[in-house]
Amino acid sequence: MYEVAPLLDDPIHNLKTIRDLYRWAVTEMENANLSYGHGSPTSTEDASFLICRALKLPFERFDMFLDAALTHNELVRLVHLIDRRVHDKTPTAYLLKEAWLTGHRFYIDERALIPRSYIAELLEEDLAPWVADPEAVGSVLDLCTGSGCLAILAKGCFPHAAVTGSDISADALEVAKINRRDYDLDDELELVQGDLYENLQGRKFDVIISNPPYVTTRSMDALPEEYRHEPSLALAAGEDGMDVVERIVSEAADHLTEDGILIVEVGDGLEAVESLFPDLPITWLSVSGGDDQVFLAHAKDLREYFRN
Ligand SMILES: C[S@@+](CC[C@H](N)C(=O)[O-])C[C@H]1O[C@@H](n2cnc3c(N)ncnc32)[C@H](O)[C@@H]1O
Repeated sequence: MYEVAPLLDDPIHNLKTIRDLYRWAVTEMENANLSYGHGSPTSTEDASFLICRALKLPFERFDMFLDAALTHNELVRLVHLIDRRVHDKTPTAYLLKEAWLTGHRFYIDERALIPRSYIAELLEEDLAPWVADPEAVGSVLDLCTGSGCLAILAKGCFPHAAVTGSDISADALEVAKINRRDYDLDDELELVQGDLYENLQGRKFDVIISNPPYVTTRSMDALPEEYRHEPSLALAAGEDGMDVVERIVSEAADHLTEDGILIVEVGDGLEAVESLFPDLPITWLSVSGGDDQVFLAHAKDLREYFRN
C-alpha cells in the first residue's frame, strides 16, 4: 500500500469517479503553479494524460470514461502520482515512465532527458529540401542520443540507413537500450558510449543529428523545479550554452561523408551560434510551435570553414 500524504487526507472520500479525480487533480495542479514544458502544455491535459495512462485508458477517448467509478486501489495509486506531480514537481512522463514524441511512445525514466526535441518533427515532415531520397541515406549518427528517441525515429525516416546513437552517459544508454528493444531494433540500432565522436573509429555518416545540452549557466539556475528531475548532463552546457555545440560543429567535417549534412538543435542559441561561427553557411530550420532553433550545415561548407 502506498503511503499517501497530505493530499489524501481530505479529498479521497469524495472522489468516486474519474471526473471527480480529474477535477480535483486540475485544481491541485493549478494551485501548485507547475511547469508544463515536458509534454502536456496545460494542467487539464497533464491531468487527463496522467489519469488516462496510469489507468491504461486511450487518451483520445478520455471523455467516454469520465463517469466510470474508481476502485479504492486505483484511487490510492492515482492520488499518490498526483501528489508527486504537485509536491515533488516530478514531470508526468517520469511518473508514467513514458513519453510521446510525434505520435511515438518511448520508455523514459530519470536517467535520461524526457523526449521533446524539435528534430523529431523535422524527421517526420520536413527534411525533403535537404534529403532528396531518404531511401538512399546509408548511415545516420544521433549524437547525444539520450533515450534513443531521435535515433529510433531516424530509423523510420531513413529505412535503409545503419543508425548509430552515441552518448557519454551510461545511464542514458540503458534507457536507450530499453527503447531499442521495445521497437525491435536490437539488430539495427547501434548504441555507443563516448564523449561525442569518441569511440566511432573515425567512421563517416551521411546524416548527423544532435539535440545536445545547450542550457546556459544562468538559465540553469532559473529553470522550474521539474527540470531538476532531469540529468544536468543532458541540459547544462556552460556560460553561453555552447560548450557541446561548439565541439559538435567544429569536429563534424571529419565524420560526414562527402555530401553529408549536420542538423543540430540549439534552443534559443541562434546568436550564440552565429557569433561562434561567423560566416559559416548554415540554414536555420523553422520548426512549428516554439522558440527552439535547429540549424543545418553541409559537410562541404564545414570542411571549407574548418580547413585550417
Ligand atoms: C538534451 S539531451 C538529448 C537526448 C535525446 N537526444 C533527446 O532528444 O531526447 C542531451 C544528451 O547529451 C548527452 N551528452 C552530454 N554531454 C555529452 C558529450 N560530451 N558527449 C556525448 N553525449 C553527451 C547527455 O547525456 C544527454 O543524454
